[in-house]
Amino acid sequence: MLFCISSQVNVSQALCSFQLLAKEWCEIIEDYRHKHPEVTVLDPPDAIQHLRNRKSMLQGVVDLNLSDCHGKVGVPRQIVVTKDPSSIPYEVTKAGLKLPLVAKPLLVDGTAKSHKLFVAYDQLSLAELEPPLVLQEFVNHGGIVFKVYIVGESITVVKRFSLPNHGKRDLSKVAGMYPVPRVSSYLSSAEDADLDPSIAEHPPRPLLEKLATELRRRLGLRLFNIDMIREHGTRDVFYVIDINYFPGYGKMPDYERVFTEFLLSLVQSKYKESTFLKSSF
Ligand SMILES: Nc1ncnc2c1ncn2[C@@H]1O[C@H](COP(=O)(O)OP(=O)(O)OP(=O)(O)O)[C@@H](O)[C@H]1O
Ligand SMILES: [Mg+2]
Repeated sequence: MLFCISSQVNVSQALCSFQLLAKEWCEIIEDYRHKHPEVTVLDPPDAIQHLRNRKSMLQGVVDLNLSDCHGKVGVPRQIVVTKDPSSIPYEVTKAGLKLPLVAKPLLVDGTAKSHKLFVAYDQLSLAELEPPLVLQEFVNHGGIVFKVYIVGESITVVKRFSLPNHGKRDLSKVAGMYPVPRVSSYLSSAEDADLDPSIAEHPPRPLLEKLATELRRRLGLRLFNIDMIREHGTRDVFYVIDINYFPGYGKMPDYERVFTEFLLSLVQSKYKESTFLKSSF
């Protein structure tokens, strides 16, 4: 029997109650796992929790050294702000972050609010934001995001439309803060669109394989996705902007086959493990 952990937890935005509920949720799953050793928990709850905070989710990528892998992968420069919105302009200047900035709620708790992002174009408007937040430098990427789906050992990449580039001239004219539309989720795949090949080309396979292997190990998870963008004007400089647990696999091509093979491989390794144990006694 297989038991798959749901990624839906209904918690409030407040940091401490979020952590308390998360702890309770982990304990319930761990308790269940102990009482039912026949059940396979696909991914441990505490590892999933790691992806519910936009700072800790990217830490594994920050620590990676992916040179010599047909490209570079990093994380946009960012700071975390947990209190006092009036201090944000000062914190941004102190950290040397360049405008525009993408403001993202620090906690990703499954609510629509936690996916409400803003692009801020000037220092003053930053004080209107509601912490806890991550403020991330906007990286021009030609309007395409690569959704990299991981299911165990399998890697599937899908291109989706994203936010357009900002020109230097636009920046001098724009001020204020603008909500980010969820373009990547409501628009269809950009796979068949007629795009400039330098923007549309998928990240190199060896780079994705190395990234997926490292993140599987560092995060301790098997079912997740990585949102990656290519810095505009480069061929091989990539940024990871988001990692989600158990994303909408329904949008992944061929998901039925990929999942079936993944589940079968789990059953086979469990079977091998049990026959090995029996034969050793
Ligand atoms: N640093 C960045 N530079 C440029 N664009 C960004 C950056 N961060 C986010 N975006 C844009 O905002 C979109 C949503 O960002 P992100 O994936 O971090 O948030 P999310 O709440 O998980 O949204 P979604 O559920 O749509 O993936 C991205 O697909 C991309 O278009
Ligand atoms: Mg995302």
